[in-house]
Amino acid sequence: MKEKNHPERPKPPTTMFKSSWSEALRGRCEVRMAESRILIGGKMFPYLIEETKRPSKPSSPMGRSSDDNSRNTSSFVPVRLNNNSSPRLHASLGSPPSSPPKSPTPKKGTRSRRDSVYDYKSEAAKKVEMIARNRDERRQRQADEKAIKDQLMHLEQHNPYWEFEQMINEFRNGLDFRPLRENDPVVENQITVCVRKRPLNDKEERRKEVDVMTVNTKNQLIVHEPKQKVDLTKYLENQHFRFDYVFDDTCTNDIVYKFTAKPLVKTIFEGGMATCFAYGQTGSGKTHTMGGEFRGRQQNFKNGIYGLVAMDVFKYLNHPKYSKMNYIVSASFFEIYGKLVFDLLAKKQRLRVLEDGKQQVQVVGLTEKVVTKVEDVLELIQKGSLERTSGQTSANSNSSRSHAVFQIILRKAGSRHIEGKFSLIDLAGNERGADTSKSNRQTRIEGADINKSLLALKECIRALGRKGAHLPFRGSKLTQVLRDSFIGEKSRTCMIALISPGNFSVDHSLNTLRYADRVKELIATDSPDDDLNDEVMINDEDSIEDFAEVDEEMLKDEERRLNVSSMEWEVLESNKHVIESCVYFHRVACDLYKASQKNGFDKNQYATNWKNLLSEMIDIQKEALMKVNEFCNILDG
Ligand SMILES: Nc1ncnc2c1ncn2[C@@H]1O[C@H](COP(=O)(O)OP(=O)(O)OP(=O)(O)O)[C@@H](O)[C@H]1O
Repeated sequence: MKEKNHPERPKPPTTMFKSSWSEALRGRCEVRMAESRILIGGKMFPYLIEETKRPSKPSSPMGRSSDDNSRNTSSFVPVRLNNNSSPRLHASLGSPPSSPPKSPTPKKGTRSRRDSVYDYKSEAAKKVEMIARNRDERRQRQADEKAIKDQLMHLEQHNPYWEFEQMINEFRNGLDFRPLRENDPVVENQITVCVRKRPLNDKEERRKEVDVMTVNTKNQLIVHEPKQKVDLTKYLENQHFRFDYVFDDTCTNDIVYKFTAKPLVKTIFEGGMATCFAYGQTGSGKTHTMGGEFRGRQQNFKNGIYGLVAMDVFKYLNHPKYSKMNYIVSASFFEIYGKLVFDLLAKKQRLRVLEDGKQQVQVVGLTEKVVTKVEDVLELIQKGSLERTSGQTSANSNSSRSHAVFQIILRKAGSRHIEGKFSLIDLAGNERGADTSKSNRQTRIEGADINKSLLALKECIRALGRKGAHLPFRGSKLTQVLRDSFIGEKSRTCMIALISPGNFSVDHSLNTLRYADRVKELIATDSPDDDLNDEVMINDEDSIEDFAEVDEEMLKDEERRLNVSSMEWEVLESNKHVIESCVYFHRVACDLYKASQKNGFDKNQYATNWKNLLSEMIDIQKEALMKVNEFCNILDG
């Protein structure tokens, strides 16, 4: 029987089909084939009908006895004919039966073989249909599962973090989003702590990083920390933070400014000091926020907080209430790198910081340029910014290891007394502060200096919030030069914590948020003390000669205090970490134990996981013990 002689058989759909067919043609078996179509679920399915002489007493492939087929001498075993031809077909094609079956010749007047197939359908064919249907469904299911698996593998190749992304999307679907709107009211705080999340950048997009920060309301942020259990199950640890404002990745510099530094401008016209810090990891958007948006390598200084403050200062100056006050505005721009201070408006000339007996601090020789219009300020910002970044490569950025301080100072004409001062600080990358245990000596020293200055800064803001608390300004050059910003009832501070949204940065972002949270937490819980300390007022008649390098003993004392407070913080953090990990360890240990109670559990995997879990527990506890020992030593003096 040749393929072309068979009028009803459709064209073979695939090569596989062809090869099965050609094998049959080669006469490797004597199986007589006929093709029929069986209607299943309203569809026509091509079947090969294998016509064989039944042996005396075998059971049929459907488990029926040959007696059931007694109406016919031959039985028709439908075999699905498609590119996935069943093993049965291959088996029957491959192994010829011992006695070749005879072809039934339809007699005149008798029903055709085709008719007999449909007749037969009454019982056997129904079962066959059912089996075929089940098999089709099973195959469809398998094909669907494979398609999903292929799709997931494809996804995994293109996005290794797709599972986390999916979990985060699901989480977000259940949230009610009410982000900050431009017209929301601005709350006037003495200390404002807010967070800004920038969009994923090109590099993060290329690495297929997942955005793990959700800003759901104007003051709330959720960090989805990707985690993996010992048994490799992925899960998210969702941590909630609350601040005065949280700016999502769609917020512009103008909006950030409106809620952060703008309300502080009037402070300097009312005899107070205003300070605005940008705090965060390298690349999180500190310079973008403070200096202005980047267009390629060009920075638009007009829309950074420095420039926006300058514009508002001049608006205030022109206001009838202040225009008659004869204010002179000047600006300075300097950089603090470790214990060194450099003038960014005088070719990075090194400057000395001196303190007099009344704790007044002076940066000797700092350039202070008088400005009469916004353009003058923008020019100075540009000059200082270029000076700061010149000679740097992006891979080895000094700017991320130094603090930049831009100040706008208000004096009355003819007087040296400072009426008000707005300090805007682009802080060093906070991850540099954590860099104290690795790298070379220089990096370690830099890291320790940054760490110390950030801790001192936190303590000083805390002191400002507590009124009358000891001000540990000598703890770092940064807090030393900003001393007058942390004193006085009228002083106001704003901290903008910047975070990168990607999963690679989650540890650094959490550090940033915890630091900011701590500043806010202290403000929220510490009740203000009404007994204000008698602050030392800046005496503009003091001359430079009265200033001297700070006494070594005083510095040591300050350093010790700072060490205690920094160590206390670390110990408390490690305590928190041990609590959190105990919860986690308990859960995983229970899971492991439960799994071990099941039959046939994998002993090797169990042993490895249990060992890893115990080592992890021990490491965390050892570290906590080390910290608390160190703390005890410091406390013992
Ligand atoms: N909100 C934002 N929207 C769009 N792009 C941003 C945003 N914030 C930062 N960027 C971009 O991210 C990159 C890094 O930002 P930026 O230089 O401000 O970081 P940084 O925290 O100042 O880093 P460093 O500490 O190294 O100076 C820049 O290319 C900047 O344009």
